Amino acid sequence: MSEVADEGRTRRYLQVLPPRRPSISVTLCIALLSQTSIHQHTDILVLALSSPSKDSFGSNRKSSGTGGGGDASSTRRGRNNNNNNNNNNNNGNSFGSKNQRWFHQRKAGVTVSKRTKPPQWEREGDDLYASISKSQINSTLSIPNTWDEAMEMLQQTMETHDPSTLPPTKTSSSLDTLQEDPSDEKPFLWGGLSVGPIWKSRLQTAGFQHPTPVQVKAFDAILQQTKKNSQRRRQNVVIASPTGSGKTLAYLLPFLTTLTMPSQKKTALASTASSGGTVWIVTPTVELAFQIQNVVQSLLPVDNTKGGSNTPCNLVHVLQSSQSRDDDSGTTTPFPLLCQIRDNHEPPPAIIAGTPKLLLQLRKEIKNAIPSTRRNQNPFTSADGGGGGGVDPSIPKLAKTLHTNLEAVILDEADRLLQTKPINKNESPIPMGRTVPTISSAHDLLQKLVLDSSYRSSYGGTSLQVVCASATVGRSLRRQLMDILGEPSMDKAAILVTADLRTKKHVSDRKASLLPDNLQHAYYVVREDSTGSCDSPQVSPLLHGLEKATDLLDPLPSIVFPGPVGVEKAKDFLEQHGFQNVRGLADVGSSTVDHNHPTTDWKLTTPIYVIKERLGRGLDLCHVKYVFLLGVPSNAASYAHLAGRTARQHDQVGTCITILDPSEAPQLVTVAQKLGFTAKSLQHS
Ligand SMILES: Nc1ncnc2c1ncn2[C@@H]1O[C@H](COP(=O)(O)OP(=O)(O)OP(=O)(O)O)[C@@H](O)[C@H]1O
Repeated sequence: MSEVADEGRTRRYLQVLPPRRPSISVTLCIALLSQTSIHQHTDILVLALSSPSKDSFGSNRKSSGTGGGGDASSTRRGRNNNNNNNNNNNNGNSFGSKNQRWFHQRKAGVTVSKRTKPPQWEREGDDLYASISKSQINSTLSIPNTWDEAMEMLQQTMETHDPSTLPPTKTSSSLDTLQEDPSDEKPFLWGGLSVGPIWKSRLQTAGFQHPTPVQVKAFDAILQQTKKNSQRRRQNVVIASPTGSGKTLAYLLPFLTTLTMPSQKKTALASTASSGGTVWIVTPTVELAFQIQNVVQSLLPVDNTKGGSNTPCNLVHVLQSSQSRDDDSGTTTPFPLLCQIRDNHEPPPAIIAGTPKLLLQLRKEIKNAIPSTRRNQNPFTSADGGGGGGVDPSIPKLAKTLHTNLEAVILDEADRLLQTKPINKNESPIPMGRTVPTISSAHDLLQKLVLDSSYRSSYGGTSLQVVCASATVGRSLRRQLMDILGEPSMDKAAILVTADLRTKKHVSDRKASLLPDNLQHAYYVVREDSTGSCDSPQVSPLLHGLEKATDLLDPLPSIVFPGPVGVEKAKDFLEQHGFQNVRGLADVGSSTVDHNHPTTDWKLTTPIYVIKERLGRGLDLCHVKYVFLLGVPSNAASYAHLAGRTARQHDQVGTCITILDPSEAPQLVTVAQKLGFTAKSLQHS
């Protein structure tokens, strides 16, 4: 409740409706209105039933003439105070009222601060998700009927040096690490970042001599605090940077260094019980979660007392699916994930990583495990069982720790997790007043965690920090966050962090920042007669194209994304054609794989990973030099992520080779134009 001096008398305003909780807010509102003692002395300001944008302005315009309400007084304040300092009688609980005031002031001709325009690159980012259907293809590109026509089209459009589409000479690369920083001499600065001497030494021992530009930018942005509802909290951040530019460390490092700050009296190595479950990392695949765990593990000193480098990482727990399993007592547990964490970590891990579905399950287990006395006081209260009776007391204790400690959620590959789609300019992403037909699990998870955090906080707003990272970021991502977090604008939902050329004015600069500059592109067009005589006609010509393409290249570790062919068929084909080192996703994290094995022959030794496109996001196999795409990906964003599985070390070149049917030539040209790259042919026409 806030008190506002207004025209000589004190009015009390009840601000009861954080925008993200309409249903609960309505209940609360009705309860309050029914208490006449409050009603008589208080003007009830009902704010922001839905996301406050266009609609909330509209509804308040209607009510502005009724007097008494907050809207009318805010309009008065706007007129009386002919400057921008007129927000001080708002306690900040309502984003809606600020928006309304801004709108009315602007309408009344008062000079108000301009809304920041979203950057051009963020708006262009949406276009990368647009499906490359026939309607998207430039009308000058007709579908070729023959191999010769396709080759002619590709050579004319992809190999000629059109200065308007070619990237200019780069002044700096997003992949280059910052070097020769004089501040490096200071023992607590790692390339200018104040990580402290312990972390500086750990980073350098792990081979990270200097931070990459995006790591520098993200560090300060993630740690920076903003004031909201008179509470200080860390701001939400969206990191946009090309594949292989070091986003993983960019979002991890701020948390790692603060989790272990000596000033916070937390131990340097293991998380203390009080920091258990502070950060949740959401990844599209379990493999990616393990990869993140490995990055953290590589930064921690080897504990020789516990079996050397094989010691499990106590800072990060990766959730793995497990059925309700028998615990030590032989009974089935309804808390398999909590048991998994308890059994592997003491104290609880500060970071929990997993897929959205597993994290949703963990949240549910936490909810059910918190003892009923506590649950009676919190929103998790439900009629179903769980908690209390017959459960090992360590489980409710762990659940409570994880429930109260959660401070930040990181979404790696956020656009994929939230299933970002291009914005339809004619309608808002989630139409007002309508329920959303389907949302992704990550969207559901984030919504629920934001809601939980609102209930935990004393002032009703969420204190949860959200960090998103991806190589392809469009405006629709921040609009989704705006909706989930119930913020009134994209800038308030999250700030953008990028360290590359995408902020530049020239379109070719912006395009050049979408892919690493050490990534090369090539194509191989399959001939109509490319099916081998001994193969059955069901074998895709793309597979024959793949085999022929390897004949033209040095044998080097590769990833094949089989597209329409499918993983099993592609693997079978390669194995039947003598390739002896064909691997799958399960081999990615395998310690038995020798990454430095000499590759002298495609068929005998060269490792070839065949991986489904959906699972390829974020994979970091540094030794991979070729990416083979069977068929043209459905949109430019997919191409960028798949091609980006190579060229992940800034000093080493990688090549993405698209094997395509002649009829797909216009699609490849369209992708290349959107991403601003040129490609060369592996064949001679
Ligand atoms: N400061 C650094 N110095 C040297 N190498 C680094 C540094 N930071 C990250 N790397 C290395 O760069 C590679 C790519 O890093 P990372 O996987 O974080 O990229 P990414 O930006 O997340 O890529 P993607 O978008 O494909 O997920 C990794 O092998 C990592 O070890």
